[in-house]
Amino acid sequence: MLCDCKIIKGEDCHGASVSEKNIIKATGGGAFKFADLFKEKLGMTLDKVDEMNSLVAGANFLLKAASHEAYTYMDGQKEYVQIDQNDLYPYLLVNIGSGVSMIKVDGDGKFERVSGTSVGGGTFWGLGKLLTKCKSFDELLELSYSGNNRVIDMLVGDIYGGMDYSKIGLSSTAIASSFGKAVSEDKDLEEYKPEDVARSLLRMISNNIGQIAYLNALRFGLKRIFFGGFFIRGHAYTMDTISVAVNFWSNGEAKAMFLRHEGFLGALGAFMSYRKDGFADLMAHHLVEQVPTKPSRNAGGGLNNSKILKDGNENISIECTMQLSN
Ligand SMILES: Nc1ncnc2c1ncn2[C@@H]1O[C@H](COP(=O)(O)OP(=O)(O)O)[C@@H](O)[C@H]1O
Ligand SMILES: CC(C)(COP(=O)(O)O)[C@@H](O)C(=O)NCCC(=O)O
Repeated sequence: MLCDCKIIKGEDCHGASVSEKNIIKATGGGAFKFADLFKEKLGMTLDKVDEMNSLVAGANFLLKAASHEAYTYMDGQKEYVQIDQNDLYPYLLVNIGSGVSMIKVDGDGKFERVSGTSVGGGTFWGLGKLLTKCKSFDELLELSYSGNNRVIDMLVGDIYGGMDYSKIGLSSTAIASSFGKAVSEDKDLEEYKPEDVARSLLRMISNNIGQIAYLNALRFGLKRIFFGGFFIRGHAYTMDTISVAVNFWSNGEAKAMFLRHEGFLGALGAFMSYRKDGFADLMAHHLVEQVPTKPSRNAGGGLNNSKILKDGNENISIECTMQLSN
């Protein structure tokens, strides 16, 4: 993941030498992998910033500076959660990129990567590409919209003759085994609709991430779980599945929260690291925010000290401009 900002040490654009101009902050594996390529092809030096540090710095900044950053998503309803800055920590940050990192955040620069899973966004895209022949991630995601996972997933009802297994809290419609129906059905891949395959895959991966995230929150007594990373992309079905998983495993005690700028945490955090390099004047210069039109109401359950704003307007925007002053 690369930060697209440019820094000129202590001088304005016109005063800086070419070599100074061509240094950019970069984070993630790409900062290491492509460093030589950037140097060779573009004459640019990548100043590497640790990925976990960047993710946490980006998330902390957004959660503190933008009042309409975090939201819950359930049954097609998006609700903004306004978080009291003094009651932000500790929280669990779940970053779903190619793989998944779960980070317990205790403050600015205070965090520990407590867990992770290799079953993440790359798994959805990789397996999806093989199974459906989709040519792009967006195509696969789009396809999953129209699919029905029950065609391939083995449900509790499929095992229990249409009945719930209520004694252990499982309804007949709960997934007992992702892709499990393919075991007993004498069908080739081509006989399944690609949209059903895409839907089962998305559900399997999102469910799994939601479950592992909740168990880690439980492990450390964390009441808030924020999900970020480019895998989510504000996709309704992904968020709904993660929310259902967190809700199911926590018996309704915890709620998954998503971030509006989910895919840019690392880049933002890397940008903010200029401050540590002696740019004391780097500041959030201005924050322009259009507030959703609907009134706020208090949240219940595990979201104490937070205010929820119902999102009545998908066009609301938060514009953060960071500026360097001389
Ligand atoms: N247009 C896209 N092309 C490829 N992957 C995408 C796209 N949109 C979302 N994704 C998802 O985002 C994941 C990568 O997320 P990202 O946060 O950028 O992680 P990484 O840091 O590993 O690059 C992919 O594995 C895929 O699931
Ligand atoms: C290695 C990574 C930190 C790289 O981050 P990414 O590019 O996937 O966003 C991530 O893929 C990850 O945490 N993988 C899971 C590894 C594991 O805990 O099993």
